[in-house]
Amino acid sequence: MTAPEVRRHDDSDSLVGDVASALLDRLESAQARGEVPQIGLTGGSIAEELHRELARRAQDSSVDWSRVVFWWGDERFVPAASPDRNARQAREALLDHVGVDPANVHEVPASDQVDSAEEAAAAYSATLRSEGAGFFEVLMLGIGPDGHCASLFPGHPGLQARDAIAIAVHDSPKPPPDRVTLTFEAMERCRAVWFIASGEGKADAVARALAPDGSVEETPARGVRGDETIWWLDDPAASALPT
Ligand SMILES: O=C(O)C(O)[C@@H](O)[C@H](O)[C@H](O)COP(=O)(O)O
Repeated sequence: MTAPEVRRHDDSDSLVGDVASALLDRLESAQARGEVPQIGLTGGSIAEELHRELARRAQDSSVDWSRVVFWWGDERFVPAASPDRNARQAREALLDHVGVDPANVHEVPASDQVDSAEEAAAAYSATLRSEGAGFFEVLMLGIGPDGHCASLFPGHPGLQARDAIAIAVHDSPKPPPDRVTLTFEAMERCRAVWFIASGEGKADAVARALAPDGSVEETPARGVRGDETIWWLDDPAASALPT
């Protein structure tokens, strides 16, 4: 595990463009090695822009999207067709446009498919255990102004989860209140964790996440490290970092 690396960009367009290029390179390299890379998608506004950019560039890249396996770092526990679903957003912006193999898209069960977020978390964990045997090539994560990532929120019991891959979250301060999230332990198994943050509203959370001292209880994003951890930031999101 290496120290987190920060990559700064002038604005959100260049940020999204660079993350898209880096992700496509990484998928191409993994496929060139004969692997079927697994990636973890996230929800949120910058993720949506990234998904659209990836779809725009799909034609020009040599990534074989039918040989990429998709997971989510977290999901909102709402009906499958709800616009709040991270999976629906990713399907509309990316997956519906790039020729994925439906068998390689692993959504967290929705609230009209199972009875509870606990049941969804258990089913998602079981699928990850049986099908996600390898490591995620890249897990992408956003960060909230409060320092949350995936659906691990400051002061929430999920931060203490041990021996679990995915857990249910209730009373989320960011709506909707019921969610499913990967645990810190699961996220640590990723080859690369990429945080993507844009805008001044994220500046304090980013600075707290990268400060030499601080608590995971207060800033959950401090608790996630892959073999490689990169913070992709635009200048406003990086504006509270020491120069
Ligand atoms: O389902 C979600 O809401 C998330 O996965 C969440 O962790 C998100 O990535 C951040 O809150 C950043 O979201 P924004 O980019 O919209 O601020």
